[in-house]
Formats: sequence, structure tokens, C-alpha cells
Amino acid sequence: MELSIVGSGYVGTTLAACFADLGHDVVNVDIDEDIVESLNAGAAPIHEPGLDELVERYAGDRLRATTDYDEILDTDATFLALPTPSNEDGSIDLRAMQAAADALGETLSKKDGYHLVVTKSTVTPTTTEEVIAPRIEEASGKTVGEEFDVGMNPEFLREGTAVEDFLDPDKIVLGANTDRAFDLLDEIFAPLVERADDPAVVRTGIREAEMIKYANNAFLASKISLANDLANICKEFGVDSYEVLEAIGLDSRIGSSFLAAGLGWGGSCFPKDTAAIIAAARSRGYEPRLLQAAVDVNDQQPLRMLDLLEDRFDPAGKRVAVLGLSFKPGTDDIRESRAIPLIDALLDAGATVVGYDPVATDNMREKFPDIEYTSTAAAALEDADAALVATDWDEFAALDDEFDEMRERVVIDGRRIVTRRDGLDYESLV
Ligand SMILES: NC(=O)C1=CN([C@@H]2O[C@H](COP(=O)(O)OP(=O)(O)OC[C@H]3O[C@@H](n4cnc5c(N)ncnc54)[C@H](O)[C@@H]3O)[C@@H](O)[C@H]2O)C=CC1
Ligand SMILES: O=C(O)[C@H]1O[C@H](OP(=O)(O)OP(=O)(O)OC[C@H]2O[C@@H](n3ccc(=O)[nH]c3=O)[C@H](O)[C@@H]2O)[C@H](O)[C@@H](O)[C@@H]1O
Repeated sequence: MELSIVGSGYVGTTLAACFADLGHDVVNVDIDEDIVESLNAGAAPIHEPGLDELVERYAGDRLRATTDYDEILDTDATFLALPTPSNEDGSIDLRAMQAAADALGETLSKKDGYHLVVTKSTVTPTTTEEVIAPRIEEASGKTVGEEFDVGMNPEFLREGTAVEDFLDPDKIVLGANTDRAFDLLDEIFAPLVERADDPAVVRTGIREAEMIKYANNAFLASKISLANDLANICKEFGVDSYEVLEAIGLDSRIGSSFLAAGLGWGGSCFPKDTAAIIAAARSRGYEPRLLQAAVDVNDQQPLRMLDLLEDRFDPAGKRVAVLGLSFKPGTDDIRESRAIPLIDALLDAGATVVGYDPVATDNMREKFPDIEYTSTAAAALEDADAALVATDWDEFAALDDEFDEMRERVVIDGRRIVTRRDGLDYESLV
């Protein structure tokens, strides 16, 4: 099929390359000329395992990129994969979606046949029907349900395993209002259903599909926060939280994933999506108490880490190494990384901070240009008074003699990754 994707970031590029791999002809539309140039030259604009190979294989053939919305005219369906960041108050910022809907509508005014527009971005319930569809109608002069349909297909991929997650999902959620839209969505996803390992296909309404995405992320974020809350209780009683969490994870009703307690959740999605759905709920007069508590627990974890340090000494004037800057291992993405509030708190307390990460240093330098960075963990530990572990990079598990070069061997582990041994003043956050 001929497909177009507006927005070529993490999701749009992965979607485009994977759709091409599934046999579709894909055109990516982005306002960023560098991204378009990079894609057309066969290089993915973002780093994801397996993505470069796919882009290189299909660029100039089944995959191409453009800044020109009119190239959408030759396609059967358009996926909107635009950013949906947070406003100051946490509510969803729909400006990119609105701009894209206006531009798409203008383009569709020139199209003769039927077109399907699918929201891929994470948007609060009713956005597709009440914001996107009316703007396309307005700009195109066409009527939804007649000359075009809208649909919603949320994405559940994780950064670092995006291609793998896309090509082998647990579920594919298809939201639509008309048989015609469902038929086309079925046709688009048929090669994926065939290739993947028996994914569930959920056919549902558009606003249900929108809410499924938030419910999914809210559940996972809350699961981690509940694990952290329980782990904090464990710590008060000298109970090993990891043994407890591992044991409860054996109950198939609970499941073992997303129970890794520690410094909490960051990244480009859990923080913004929990904030957006909380703000959306409040806009309708509902107070989501449990979800707010999940956010509160998450906000507390970095401060608890500082408390553990302050139990040992006043950090003012001390040299403190922060090991791990990315929001999770396997990525250079620092968006909402838990290392950020940790560094903020350390700086507020007057500490001298030295940061180390295998790949995220450049990104963190933009955020904190004035702290020191090292190119190895060993160099960060040299003469440090304390080491705080913020990200569970595998290499931190292998650190050993490097700790001997510290001035005071205080190690506070936010991710239970460091191997404990004699001679360290080691404490796990949970
Ligand atoms: N990053 C992730 O792991 C996941 C993200 N999502 C959701 O997918 C959506 C997109 O996220 P990302 O791909 O991470 O965003 P991104 O920021 O990586 O990419 C968005 C792209 O849209 C382009 N763009 C902005 N305005 C445009 C316009 N008017 N016309 C054409 N292109 C335009 C930007 O230049 C950029 O390349 C968000 O709603 C996000 O919540 C969902 C699942 C996973
Ligand atoms: O909507 C999105 O964008 C995506 O958000 C998350 O994916 P991602 O943010 O890439 O990363 P995760 O692997 O889920 O980790 C998120 C955060 O939770 C933390 N985490 C994760 C698992 C755990 O057990 N404990 C824990 O603290 C990680 O360190 C990280 O900071 C979801 O897992 C994806 O399904 C979803 O599509």
C-alpha cells in the first residue's frame, strides 16, 4: 500500500522503516530538512538498534522523505507521528498536531479519492475526533466520514528496542468509527499480524484507543511507583526489597516486569503522559488520586537518595560522582532522566558534581554546562567523596578496583547495580 507518515522522529522513522520492511511504499513528511536529507541518504535521524539497516535498505526505494505535504496525495493513508509535549501545567500541547492537521487538510483539499488519517501520537481522549478531524475538515472543505475517515493507532514501542517492539508487539490497537476505516487499517497491518508472534488485534473506538495508550503508560509508571513505595517500606524494616519484589512478581496476576525499584521513572513519555492524563481528568472535574500519588512517589526518590548521602556528611564542598545520566541504559536520551533532579539537589546542597555516562554526556552537558564530566567511570570516581548511581548501565556492575581511588568510598546505588564488596560504604536506595 501507499502510506504517508507526518513526523519523522523516534516513532515516525521506526514506523516508516518497518512499514517499508513489511512491503508498503512509504513517504515521510517532516518540517526538518536535515531529517529529510538524512533519510533520503539512507541514514536514520535517530539511533535505534536495527533502524539504520532498514533505512539504508529501503531509502530511495520503498522509503522516501520530503518536506512537501503534497506528496501525501498519492498515498492511501496518513499516520500522524508528531510530538505531543506538555504545557507548563502538564496538560497536552497539541500545537504540532494542529499545525500538521491544518497542512494535511489543505493538501487533502486537492485529493479526489478517499483518504484515511490515523493518529499515531499519544493524544488525550477525544483529540482525534474533536480537534484533528474538525481542523482537517475546515482546511480541506471535506467531511469526516464521507470523503475521509480518521482513526487512532497508539504505539507501545520503547526507546532502545523500537524496531524489535514494533515488529513483534503484544497487541495492535486499531481505533476507528467506520467499516471502511477498519478495512483499510486491517489491510495496512495484515503483513505485521502475519509476521509477528501472534499479536492480539484490538478493534475499538477512537477515544478508547487514545485512552488505552494512556492507561498502558499510567499502569506501568504506577507499577514502578508502587514497587518503589513498597521498597521504601521494606527499607524501614531492614527487609530486602528486591527479594520481596521478585517473589511477588512470581504471581502471574502481578508479573515480574516493571518491578525494578530504585530512583524511579524518566524518559520522554511516562512523565509527560501521566501529567497529561492527570490534567485531562482534572479538566473534567475528576481528581485522579492514585496516579497523582504515583507521580509524587517518583518525585521523592531522588530526594531520598540525597538524604542517604546527608546521613553520612554535608555534601557542601564535597566531590560527588553521578554515575549514569541517561533516563535508562541503552540510550543517550536524558529527557526527564532521574539524574537531573539528583544533580539539581546536589548542586543546591553545594556539592561539586562530576558526571559520567557511556553515551549521554553531550546531552547532559547542554542541560548542566558547568558541572565536570569524565570519559570513564574510573575518572569520575577518582578522589570523589561519594558515588551516586542513577542509571543501570551494565558496566557499573563490573566496577571494582575503581572504587579504591575514591577519597571516601561512599556508594549510594539508585539502581541496585553495583556489586557489593568489603571496603565500600555501600547503601542501596531501596
Ligand atoms: N519516543 C517514544 O518512544 C514513543 C513516543 N510515542 C508518541 O509518539 C509521538 C511522537 O513522538 P516522537 O517520535 O518521540 O517525537 P519526536 O520529537 O522524536 O519526532 C517528532 C517529529 O515531528 C516533526 N514535526 C514537528 N512538527 C511537524 C509538522 N508540523 N509537520 C511535519 N513534521 C513535524 C519533528 O521535526 C520531528 O522530527 C508522541 O505523541 C509520543 O508521545 C509513543 C510511543 C513511544
Ligand atoms: O509511550 C512511550 O513513549 C513509551 O514509554 C515507555 O518506554 P520508554 O520510555 O522508552 O522506557 P521504559 O523502558 O518503559 O522505561 C521508562 C523509565 O522507567 C524506569 N523503569 C523501568 C522499569 C522498571 O522496572 N523500573 C524503572 O525504574 C526506567 O529506568 C526509565 O526511566 C513504555 O515502556 C513504552 O511501552 C511506551 O511506548
